[in-house]
Amino acid sequence: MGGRLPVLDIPALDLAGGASLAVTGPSGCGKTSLLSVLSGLERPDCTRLTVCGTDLPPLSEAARDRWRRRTVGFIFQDFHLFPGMDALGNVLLPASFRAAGASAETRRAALSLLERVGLRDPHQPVESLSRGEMQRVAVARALLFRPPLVLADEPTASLDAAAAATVADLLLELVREAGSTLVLVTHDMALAGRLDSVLALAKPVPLGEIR
Ligand SMILES: Nc1ncnc2c1ncn2[C@@H]1O[C@H](COP(=O)(O)OP(=O)(O)OP(=O)(O)O)[C@@H](O)[C@H]1O
Repeated sequence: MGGRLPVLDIPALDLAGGASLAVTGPSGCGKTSLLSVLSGLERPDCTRLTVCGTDLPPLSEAARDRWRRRTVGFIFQDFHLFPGMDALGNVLLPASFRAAGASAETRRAALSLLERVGLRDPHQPVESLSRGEMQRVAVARALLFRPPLVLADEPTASLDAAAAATVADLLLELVREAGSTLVLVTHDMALAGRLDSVLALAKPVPLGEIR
């Protein structure tokens, strides 16, 4: 468009349901943009993008939002937890976007996930959690409805080595148990190597710089 470089130029990408893909590459190469496209937050400039059986480009923004709530669990580098709520309240947040709210069964699932990720007190305010605990709450929240697709944007990057290892183990275990497809952005090559495949993105090179 107008001679500008595309943020992403991926000729084709096929990922089987239940598979895991690590996305790596230098800063600015489009890793986060790829997650935005896969989650339907950004509408890509391509004719076909089928994610979990749905062709996203023809959908309106509202339809993509509904699809995302049913389909995608997100984990961010900086947790995106809501202060002023406890750990359980944060895990139950995705339920508040559903018409029926949180059923007793959903509440039980949330409590069981929190136990699984090692949170001793589900009523602890999230502000008082360690960073590793915050990310474990975020992992539990992303998996609450066993979404078909989990997108994780550098989920271990802001953690110390021990917390990062715990979060990575829990995330991979819970994703496997849920049968979710996982797309995970990371600079950690050891973590990338634990996934089924790796997509290494490069920064687009302006035409004037190609010799
Ligand atoms: N909404 C937007 N409009 C215009 N340009 C954008 C938009 N979002 C991202 N970009 C540009 O696209 C490029 C890729 O950004 P992106 O955030 O996807 O990179 P990244 O690989 O995730 O980087 P980092 O590792 O630093 O987080 C950057 O040059 C960025 O400035």
